[in-house]
Order: sequence, then structure tokens, then C-alpha cells
Amino acid sequence: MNKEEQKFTRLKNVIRLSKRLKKYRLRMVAAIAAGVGNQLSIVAASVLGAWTVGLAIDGKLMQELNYVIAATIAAIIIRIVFYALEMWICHDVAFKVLADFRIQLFDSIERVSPAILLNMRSGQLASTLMGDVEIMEWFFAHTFGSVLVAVITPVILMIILWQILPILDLVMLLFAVAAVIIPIWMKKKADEQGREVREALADANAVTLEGVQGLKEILTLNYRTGYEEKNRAYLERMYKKQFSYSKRLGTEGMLLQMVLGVSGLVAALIAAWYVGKDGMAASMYTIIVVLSAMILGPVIEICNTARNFGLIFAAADRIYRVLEAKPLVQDSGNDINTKDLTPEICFENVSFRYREDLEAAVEDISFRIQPGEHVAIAGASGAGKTTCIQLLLRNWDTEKGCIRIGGKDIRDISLRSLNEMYATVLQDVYLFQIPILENIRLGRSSATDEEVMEAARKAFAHEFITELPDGYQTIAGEGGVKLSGGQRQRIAIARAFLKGSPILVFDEAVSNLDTENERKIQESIEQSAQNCTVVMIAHRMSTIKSADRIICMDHGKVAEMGTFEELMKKNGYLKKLLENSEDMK
Ligand SMILES: Nc1ncnc2c1ncn2[C@@H]1O[C@H](COP(=O)(O)OP(=O)(O)OP(=O)(O)O)[C@@H](O)[C@H]1O
Repeated sequence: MNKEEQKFTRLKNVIRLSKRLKKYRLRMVAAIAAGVGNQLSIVAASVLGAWTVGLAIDGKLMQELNYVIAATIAAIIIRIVFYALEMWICHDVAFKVLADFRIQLFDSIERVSPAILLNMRSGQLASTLMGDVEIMEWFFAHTFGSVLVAVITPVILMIILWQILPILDLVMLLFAVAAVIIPIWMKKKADEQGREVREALADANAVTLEGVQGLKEILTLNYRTGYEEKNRAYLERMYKKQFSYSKRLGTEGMLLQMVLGVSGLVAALIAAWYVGKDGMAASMYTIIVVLSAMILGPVIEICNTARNFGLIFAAADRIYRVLEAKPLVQDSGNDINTKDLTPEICFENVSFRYREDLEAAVEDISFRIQPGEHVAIAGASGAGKTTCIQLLLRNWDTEKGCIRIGGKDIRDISLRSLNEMYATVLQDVYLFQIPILENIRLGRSSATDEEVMEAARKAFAHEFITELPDGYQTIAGEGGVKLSGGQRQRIAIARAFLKGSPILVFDEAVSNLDTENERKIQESIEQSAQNCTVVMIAHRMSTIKSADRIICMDHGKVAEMGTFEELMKKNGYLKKLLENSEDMK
């Protein structure tokens, strides 16, 4: 962020955050009115107290006692009601806005994924989704309305004090300005520290998440000490940032208390001078002192909140960075009838690099996959197999060349239609914490239970599912029944079969299966996907052998293509790959 941007960042944040309240403007007006009512009833109760002291001095307290008690009770009740109303309405609005933020953030992540994950670790992203949004509660429940209350209430009190002692009004105005200057003076430091604290927290969260996700590896690879050191270093960094932040917070608070204290003293001296020298009624003394203290009260309160603006706006920046992230691919929005599209895939001179400063992941590759053909993509690690799949699924766009389906450039097909064309099974299968039946039905929400079970039978999943304690109603996923890698993979294959798309994309569909299940699944894919075009990343010999044709990738280029027999006879790249790779045997 450059200096010019930094200068306007607070204003920009206030404007864009305030716009979020537009939808709830009537409630905000009600909250502000309740806030002003709350502050004025505090003033009324305090002035009543001061008046009581005055009456006692003048010896008239017993005559007025009934009125004093009645008025004090009324002020207290009014205060309680206004306070409750302000809190309820502010928090109602704040939590609604936070929910809006969360929904929009998730939409953005969906829209820009995987671009967002390229620049942010998943732990940092989770930190924004949860922690940064939570911080916004301060702004919506305790800042926006409070600022207006802190302006309106002192103005009303100053009008009243002006009638009694104008000179003190002017002095109080000076103290109010001094109080407001303190957070403005510390603004740059507060913003910088707020940014650093939120970033350090997000990094520490990311390391903690890494520890949870990689717990198995940490234990089996004896990485415990190494991980703990790394975790400690991040926590230490976070502690230092938080401590500097708190020190500045303390200094600001101390200065604000000083302003409050000195203003009280000055008000007391001025009021005393007027009572002593100017003949003002003694009973007015306490009223004046209380009124002047009340003028500054809301101003100090809002300045106290402003001490945390650094954190609030740093969190807002991080939220908007996700909301405004640009997607890597533009959706043409061009919906087509996918039934009219022949499932023929054509890569035409495709080149792609993940970042400009990196080497090409694939370079000038061309191949055609006929409709209904089952093709395996083979190659050593890093050869560019997954990249081809990513480009085909349009998670990224090609840098040069183009990919066509049924002769149509995939950039001219809407992402929704493109998604209808493919059913994918990737290596990391995610199961939601819902019954297995519903996990499979995600493939096609309109499928009947019978259709779901038919797909599970084809994927050789039916048997093990029915043996589970609750059969198809067994809750899978985190917190549910623990399934093996192979079982999860078969559920994902059932999902793909159920979806019934004309193109099936597998990132090694059988990698987690034993030999018996691997053979069965290969047969099932051959039979069930007879009319589908199938693209498989192959890490196993069985996948390579089962394919109609193999495309061999080497260092981002197509090294050779052909049937298994042709390539074996050729004695070229595939033969060497099979000889050198243990997994391929
Ligand atoms: N997200 C990414 N950002 C930057 N570079 C990447 C990214 N993903 C892959 N690469 C690089 O692109 C090249 C091709 O990777 P790719 O994942 O396509 O290979 P692969 O053949 O699928 O390998 P593997 O069999 O190990 O999965 C590699 O050099 C890899 O380091």
C-alpha cells in the first residue's frame, strides 16, 4: 500500500463499512436515538444528584425529597430502557452485517478459488473468515452509532451549559478537541500496529492449522521438536506485535484520562471562581461541574473506541482483499445445452505458467481425445499432468493456445455449463458431515435413493456401505465414521457416476485401492463410462493398461502418444518410465 492509499484508507474503510448499514438504516436511527436517550438520562440522573446536593446546602432538601426520589427513579428506569434498546438494536444490526459478510466472503472464495489460495494460506483465509469478521462487531455495535451519539449528546449539553456559563462551554470545547486529537495523532502507529497484529495472528493461525492437518506426519516423521520451534517462533512474533499494540493502547488511554482529569479540575476551578467571586448560587456549583464532565464523557468514550481503529481497519482491509480479489478466469456466462456438445477434447498449442516469474508448467502441447475414448495421462512427477487437468477444468486459463470441447473454446462456455460437462474424482476426497447417501447424492441432487445405490454398486461401494452400522445413513466426514482412503475414493467415484456427465476426469481413481478393488473399479469405469470420454492421470500400471490411449508428458511437453502396445513396441519414454518407477510396476 503506498502513502497516498494509506492516507485515505481509514476514510475509505469508514465509507465502505458504513454502506453495509444502508440496508438497516431505520434500525440504526432507532439505535442512535436510544443511545442519545441513554446518555441524556445519565446526565439527568447526575444533574439530579448534583441538584440534591445543592438543595441540601440550601437546607431545602426535605421539602423536595419526594420529587427528588421520584425523578431519580424515573431517570434510572428511562436509562435502563434506553440502554437495553441501544444494545439490542446495535447488536441485532451488527450480527446481521457480520452474517452478510460471511456469506459474501464465502461467495468470493468460491469465485476466485484457486487464485486466493495462491496468495493466502488456508489458515490465513480461515482467520479472515472468522477472526477478522468478528472484529467488525466493534465497528458496527460499538463505533458507528456511538460516534453519532458522542457528537449529538455533547452538542445538546453544550447548548444547556451555554445558558449557564458560556466561558466554561468554550473551555470544554477545547478539551474535547484535545481528546479527539490524541487518537488522530497516534493514527499512523495504530494503523501500522493493527495491520501487523492481524497479520501475525493470521500467520500463527495458519501454523496451528498446519499442525492439526499435519499431526500424523509430525508424529511419524519425528518433526515434533521442529514444529514446536516453528510454532513458538510465530507465537513469539504475535506476542511482540500484540504487546507493542497494547503499549500504544495504554499510552493513548493514559493521555485521554489526563484530559478528562484536567478538564474536571479546570471546570471545578472555573465554577468555584464564579460561585465565590461572581455571586452565582452555590447550588449551581455541582450542576455545572457535573454538566461539564458529562460533555466530555461520550467524547472520551468514542476516543477510547478509536484506540482500536488500527485493528478494526486492518481487519476490514483483509476482508476487502478477499471480497475484491479478482478471479483468475472470467466467466463468459454463456450457458449452453451441454447435450448438444460432443465430448471431444482438443488441446491446441497450449502453454501455461503459474506465475510470470516461473518456468512454463506446460509448453506448446497439442492432443485430441475422441468422444468416448478413455485416455491416461502418464509422466514423471512434475511433468505437467495435473496442470493439464486444471486447465481443462478451467481453474486457470491457458497463456497461449486454446482448449476446445466439441469444437468450442472452453472460455466461451459458462463455468456452470462447463461444470455440467465434467464429473471429477480427485485424489483428496472430501466427505461432508452428512449421511453417505447424501454425500453421494451431491453428484445429482434430483437422484432417487435407488439411483444413488445403483451408482454405489457400480463404484463397488454398496457392499461396504451396507455393512456400516447405519448403512447409507451413516454420517461420514469429520466427526462421523472414519472411512479408509479407498472407501472414500469409491464414494467419490459413485458421486461421479451419479452425476452422469459426458466427460469423466480422474486424478488416479484407484490410488488408494487394493489390487482386487482396483481391478473391479477399472472394469466398472470401462463398463459404466462406455459412452463417456474419460481422462485419467495415471500413476499405476493398471490405469495405463486399461486406457485406450496414453499421452506421455515429460517436462511440460507431450513426449509421445499411442496405445499401450504401440508405445511398448516403440521402446520410448513410457517404457523407460515403467522400468524406472516402482509404483508403475
Ligand atoms: N500452484 C502452483 N504454483 C506454482 N507452480 C506449480 C503449481 N502447481 C504446479 N506447479 C509446477 O508446475 C509443474 C507441473 O506440475 P504438475 O502438478 O502439473 O505436475 P504433475 O505431472 O501432475 O506432477 P505429480 O505427478 O507429482 O502430481 C511443476 O514444476 C510444479 O512445480
